[in-house]
Amino acid sequence: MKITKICCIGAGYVGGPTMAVIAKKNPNIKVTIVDINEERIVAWNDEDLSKLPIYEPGLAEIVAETRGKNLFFSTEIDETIKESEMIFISVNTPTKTYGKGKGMAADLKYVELCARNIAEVSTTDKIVVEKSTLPVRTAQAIKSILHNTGKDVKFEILSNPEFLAEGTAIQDLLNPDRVLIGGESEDAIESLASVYGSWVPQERILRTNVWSSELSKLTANAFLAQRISSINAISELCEHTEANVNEVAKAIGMDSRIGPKFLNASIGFGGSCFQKDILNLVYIARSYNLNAVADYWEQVIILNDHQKRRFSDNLISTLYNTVSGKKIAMLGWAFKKDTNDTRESAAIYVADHLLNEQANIAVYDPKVNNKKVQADLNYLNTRSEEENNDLVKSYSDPYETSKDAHAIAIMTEWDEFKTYDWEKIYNQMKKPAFIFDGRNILDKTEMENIGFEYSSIGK
Ligand SMILES: NC(=O)c1ccc[n+]([C@@H]2O[C@H](COP(=O)([O-])OP(=O)(O)OC[C@H]3O[C@@H](n4cnc5c(N)ncnc54)[C@H](O)[C@@H]3O)[C@@H](O)[C@H]2O)c1
Ligand SMILES: O=c1ccn([C@@H]2O[C@H](COP(=O)(O)OP(=O)(O)O[C@H]3O[C@H](CO)[C@@H](O)[C@H](O)[C@H]3O)[C@@H](O)[C@H]2O)c(=O)[nH]1
Repeated sequence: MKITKICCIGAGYVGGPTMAVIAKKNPNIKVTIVDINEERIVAWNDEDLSKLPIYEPGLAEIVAETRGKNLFFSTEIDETIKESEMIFISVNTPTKTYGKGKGMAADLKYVELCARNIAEVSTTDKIVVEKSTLPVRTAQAIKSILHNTGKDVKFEILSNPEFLAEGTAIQDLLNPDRVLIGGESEDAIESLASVYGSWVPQERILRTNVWSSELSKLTANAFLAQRISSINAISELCEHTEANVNEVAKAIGMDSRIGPKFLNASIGFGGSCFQKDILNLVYIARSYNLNAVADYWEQVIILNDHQKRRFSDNLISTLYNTVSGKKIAMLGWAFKKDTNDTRESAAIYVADHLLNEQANIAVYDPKVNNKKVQADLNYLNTRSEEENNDLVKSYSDPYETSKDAHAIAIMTEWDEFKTYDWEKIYNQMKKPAFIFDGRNILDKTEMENIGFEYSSIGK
């Protein structure tokens, strides 16, 4: 099928950047991103590009280049589905918070709604592409909904999981390690392959069956997260043995079978994907009674929770076993640098733990505002909104944030943190002035020479 019009349902962290790049590289295809969230669509259409709902380096430039030409953002979902030959489903698939599989399984209600919506309004044949991360065999459910419309419309379903990482989304999309397309119909697979073929070399476009494609996405995230939990486990051992986790990571990473990437010890991984996708994998394994498999992967999450907890425990015990009434300055709230996304950020859990000990928290993040910080804490339901509001303040200046603080906790590896005048920060803090570097981004000797009591991960 020749593709002239694409619809993407879901204008989020995946839909937005992915479709912007597809539009840039395929000027002859009209790409429309639709969403039920009107506020989000308004923000995507804002003249002022700093107001786009998602911050990603390089994204605003591509939106500026394509928006209004062949890239559109709209709330007209039915009309857009109707006119398009290819429809991407790129909606959220969070962990279920209710019913069977609560806390483990992926909640597929938004995906099902999309499938029903497509089934209801389509009057011509469509290729439906699963872009959201889905449990293996979801395509079966989508197929069943689409094929029972009683209409004379043919649907082909493809799985095309997205591997971009936030903060580097545009680079990842422009130069992907691979594009994965799972499907039954060769025609449909080649239609999608030709969209990517505008800029991705054919040998990097992998064709598989639908189930391998769906499962590969969960597996890739499980392997990536496992590396972080592995190095974080070693970081704790380093702290007891005078080994240095950076040196260990370098030494093992030079083994070409292990490789150097993704071995940064940290306060624990965050983000909307790793935890959700591993829990989902564990749930699927248990549903087939594969308990040894489920236990194996679950340990990645258990270790990650332990890493977040031991960071805040260490902070409290170092501050003479109490943070009650003390000002703790948190630098960074996003789950990693170069994004405004805070979903599952380790900072939220560390803050919550410190708040239970009655700390006063001051937050500075270059891309996250106070409204988001408060919403993240309120979502946990640990204490009242008023209490969170009283105990947690956000600042727009790092020096204000750290003024009179007893300790600084570095939660995100933003590059700008390395360039601060740390002597100035030291001078205005309470003494002894502590730094807990949860990202190992500062130089220990330099900090100690200034006078800080400096501790980091795995050293
Ligand atoms: N965030 C990432 O880095 C990333 C990377 C790869 C894959 N994924 C996967 O991609 C999917 C989307 O993730 P995201 O981070 O973009 O989520 P998101 O929450 O940022 O965006 C999803 C959007 O879908 C919209 N939506 C939900 N139901 C809808 C409906 N019925 N009709 C129209 N719009 C609807 C929501 O309003 C929201 O704006 C998830 O399955 C996720 O696991 C995410
Ligand atoms: O060595 C490392 C690497 C990462 N992290 C942390 O791990 C989390 C996830 O980071 P990253 O994977 O870079 O970002 P995500 O945007 O969550 O991307 C992951 O999740 C996406 C959603 O499924 C996938 O598409 C990507 O391939 C996969 O990398 C963040 O909190 C990082 O700070 C570490 O602690 N140490």
